[in-house]
Amino acid sequence: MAQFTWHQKHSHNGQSSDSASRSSDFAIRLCSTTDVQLRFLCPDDLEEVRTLCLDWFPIDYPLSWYQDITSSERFFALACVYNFAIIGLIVAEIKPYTILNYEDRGILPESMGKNSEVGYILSLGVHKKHRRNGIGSLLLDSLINHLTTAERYKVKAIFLHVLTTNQPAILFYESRGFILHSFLPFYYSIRGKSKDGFTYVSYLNGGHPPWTL
Ligand SMILES: CC(=O)SCCNC(=O)CCNC(=O)[C@H](O)C(C)(C)COP(=O)(O)OP(=O)(O)OC[C@H]1O[C@@H](n2cnc3c(N)ncnc32)[C@H](O)[C@@H]1OP(=O)(O)O
Repeated sequence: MAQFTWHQKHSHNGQSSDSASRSSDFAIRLCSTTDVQLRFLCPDDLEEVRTLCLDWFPIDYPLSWYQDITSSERFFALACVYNFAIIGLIVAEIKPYTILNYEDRGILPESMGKNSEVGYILSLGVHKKHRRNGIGSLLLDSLINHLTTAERYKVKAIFLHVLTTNQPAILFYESRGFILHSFLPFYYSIRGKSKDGFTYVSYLNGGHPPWTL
């Protein structure tokens, strides 16, 4: 696991002291994961996060979504900072299994689901020039560490939705041990067009899929 500096939630002070001297604009691999810091998002990040998400995702999130993820304690919203800029972020939340939408039920066995919670990854993105550098893995590992502490023993799975056409993200999650749970036809509406999705899941804290024949 790479070393990083952990800041208190909503501190906005996450710059690496030595990273400025290592800045370079011409290389793809600008940093190693030891040069970055992780900190939680805060309201001042809103515009920076919005600009990044507009670049990364085909989905147009409303302003209220950005306000929520940069200010609400409900979300685990972690930024990876390098050279004074956010270069990656992950946003997730914990939900009771029983309130999941119909299409997401079946991740857990019925008996296990009743009293369990699940983690849901709303977003994960890394700046284009820093991809394939371990940043996505660093953010995902931080979330998994958060969900596997003793007090979160009820969280039995972590799951997400992804466009079926998003091959880099699918390969990323599969490389991290996520398994395909379901195909969601016409799950997304992107610029007026219906697009298919997949649900991917990974099990934690003794969680497992329903037994099948
Ligand atoms: C719930 C959701 O958020 S779904 C949407 C996911 N996000 C996006 O689509 C935004 C655009 N994409 C991205 O930001 C990035 O490509 C991410 C977040 C998917 C991956 O972030 P990265 O920092 O590049 O991942 P990381 O470097 O940790 O990769 C780990 C492993 O995943 C796999 N992987 C990651 N990207 C790719 C790719 N483009 N092609 C093939 N395998 C890949 C590889 O096995 C890689 O290990 P390796 O580099 O040693 O071969």
